[in-house]
Amino acid sequence: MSYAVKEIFYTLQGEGRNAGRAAVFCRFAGCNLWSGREADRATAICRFCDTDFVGTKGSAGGRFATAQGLASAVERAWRGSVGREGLVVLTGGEPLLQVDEELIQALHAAGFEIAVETNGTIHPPAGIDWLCVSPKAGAPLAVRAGDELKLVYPQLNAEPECFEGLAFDHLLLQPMDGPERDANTAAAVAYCLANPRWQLTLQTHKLLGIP
Ligand SMILES: C[S@@+](CC[C@H](N)C(=O)[O-])C[C@H]1O[C@@H](n2cnc3c(N)ncnc32)[C@H](O)[C@@H]1O
Ligand SMILES: Nc1nc2[nH]cc(C(=O)O)c2c(=O)[nH]1
Ligand code: SF4
Ligand SMILES: [Mg+2]
Repeated sequence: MSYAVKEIFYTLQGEGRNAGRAAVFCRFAGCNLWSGREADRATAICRFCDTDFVGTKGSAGGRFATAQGLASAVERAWRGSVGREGLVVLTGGEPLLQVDEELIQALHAAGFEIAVETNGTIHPPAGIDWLCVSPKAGAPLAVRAGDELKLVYPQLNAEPECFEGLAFDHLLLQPMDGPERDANTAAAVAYCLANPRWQLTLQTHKLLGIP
């Protein structure tokens, strides 16, 4: 398997239960719910995406012919000594279009704990250490268990109650960024206050002005 990667960068995980942890982000190119072209946004299944995942020309991006080659690029981006503390976040685009067991094994062999950010439409390979599923209205949810379910809020036809019966350890609401971000944040705060099973998560990297 070869891998098309938009960019690889070192920053703090901004979202979810791991917010604040240093991590290498590996952003895979391509998604099954949007082409990534602005001209297609209005007709895409997922229309609120905040990310450029098109192509392989971002920082440290490229086409990697082998899992070992990609794992080495992730290792080069990690600033600490690789050991138990190394964290890599596989994201995109939709990472599960490309992530396979061979890559999981290569990243583990390099000493990384592996987190994945997925839209939940594709079953993950074995061995992922932290699975974050972020369901999208209009996209059938195939992954119904994991570590955290991070729902972008609000989404018509993807209300939080739809997901409460699933097997996730943590239920999180993330205000939808865009022109209505402040109103969406207020609505998410109100929802969590009224429904304490749900916890607020903010995109703290945006507040901090870091990648
Ligand atoms: C760019 S996505 C890539 C991973 C995967 N395709 C997914 O959707 O989970 C990374 C995270 O950003 C979230 N996200 C995307 N656009 C957002 C927005 N406008 N506001 C808040 N969160 C957003 C996604 O729901 C997901 O949790
Ligand atoms: N700092 C930071 N944290 C993140 N958590 C999830 C992200 C993503 O785009 O998947 C992301 C991102 O793009 N940057
Ligand atoms: S599924 Fe994820 S990467 Fe794809 S368009 Fe939606 S938010 Fe963006
Ligand atoms: Mg992001």
